[in-house]
Amino acid sequence: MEILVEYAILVGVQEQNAEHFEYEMEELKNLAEAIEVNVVGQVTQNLERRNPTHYVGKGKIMEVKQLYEELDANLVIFNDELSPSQIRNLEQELEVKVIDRTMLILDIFARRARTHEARMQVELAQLQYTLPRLVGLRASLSRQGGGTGGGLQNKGAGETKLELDRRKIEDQIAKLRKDLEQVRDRRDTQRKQRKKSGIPVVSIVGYTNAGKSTLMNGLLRKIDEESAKQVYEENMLFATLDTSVRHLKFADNKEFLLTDTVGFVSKLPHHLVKAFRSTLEEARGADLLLHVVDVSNPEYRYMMEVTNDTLHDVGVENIKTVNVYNKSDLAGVPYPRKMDESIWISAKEAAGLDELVDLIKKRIFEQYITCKLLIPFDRGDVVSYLNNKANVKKTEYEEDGTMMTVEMDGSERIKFEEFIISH
Ligand SMILES: Nc1nc2c(ncn2[C@@H]2O[C@H](COP(=O)(O)OP(=O)(O)OP(=O)(O)O)[C@@H](O)[C@H]2O)c(=O)[nH]1
Repeated sequence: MEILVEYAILVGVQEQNAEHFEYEMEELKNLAEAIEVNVVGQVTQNLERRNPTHYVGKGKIMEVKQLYEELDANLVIFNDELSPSQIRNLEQELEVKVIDRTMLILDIFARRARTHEARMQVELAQLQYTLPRLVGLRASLSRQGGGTGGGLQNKGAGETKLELDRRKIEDQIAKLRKDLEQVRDRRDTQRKQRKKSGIPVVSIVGYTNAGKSTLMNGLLRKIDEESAKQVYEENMLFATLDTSVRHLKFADNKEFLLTDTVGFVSKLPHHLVKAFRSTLEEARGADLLLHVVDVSNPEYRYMMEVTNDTLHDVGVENIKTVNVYNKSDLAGVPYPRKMDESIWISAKEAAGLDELVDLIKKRIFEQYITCKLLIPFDRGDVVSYLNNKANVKKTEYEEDGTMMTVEMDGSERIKFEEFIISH
């Protein structure tokens, strides 16, 4: 479903009580530009509710038609998901290629997907979206002179072709579902293994373009300048479509796993939330969420709301969260600055990363305790275990054994009970 058109008009309906309409239209423009479509005009309408047959009112359609003729546009993008009949009707009235917000987002996702899993997820979402809209879209695609439609020479041949296309799509959907189910099982197993390792998991979540990849890279660079692998980071929407898991181990032997997830966007089509479920579910197993926010964006509170709602939809709930207010350098707010559950940083300038790591450690190692142990000399195994696994603050050699002051996970205490002399 590659969109090859270049000059577009945006059309949006502001329903009563819609609060973030202007921002949504701005975002739609950014989404279009993300696939190199030039937005040359915009038509909006206030309506009690969107028109069920034509999305906008009849009169507005003429306005749209006039405008794209005047501006020589060749694509009309609608701010909401259109029903199959709306697409068909608009196609007929406008005689120009019509797409909606969902198709646009799907197209961006398709371009950005890099792993096999992400590609399968996008393809599934695209096919599920296409199936009920096959008639309208075929007209649209053949108008483009390409795509799956071909020319509909006569009704009979057209219908047979349509039926064939439908069957092919249904088969492919079934196959993708099965393959993705397997991937999901594999992920489940991996998540369980991680849980077993006892290493806490920290998941980065947040709106698209908030700076998640930049933050992940910044943290990795801090840990190990040499081996930090670059996560894809770019000023384009949805650069991140796949989760990646990194292991961070600090000088004090504290360690955690850091995972990155896909970015969220307002009106994320439900096919996509569903399709990316397994990626988003990664956050479900987390011990701590870092909710990255572009605090320089005037709509950042709304973006936080959208992210939280989407997480709620996939069952990510009741997980301790740190709000990471990123891009503070552009927001004119003091930074770095931290509170118990919030921190203001600039991932780009690597400002506030030490403070963030401290905050993460404080939140995920809350149950850590410090105690003093006396370990007999014939238990070198215990000394080496603690040196590897715990934060050893002091080691002294006494007559009857090694005295260690150690910070460790409270749940480990039971293992060393016999050696503990104070805590
Ligand atoms: N000024 C400034 N720019 C930043 C900061 N952090 C990230 N950026 C820029 O913001 C853009 C998006 O950053 P990414 O790290 O790709 O954002 P993301 O959240 O991973 O994006 P998606 O993959 O779309 O979900 C890039 O151009 C970054 O250089 C920051 O603290 N300050």
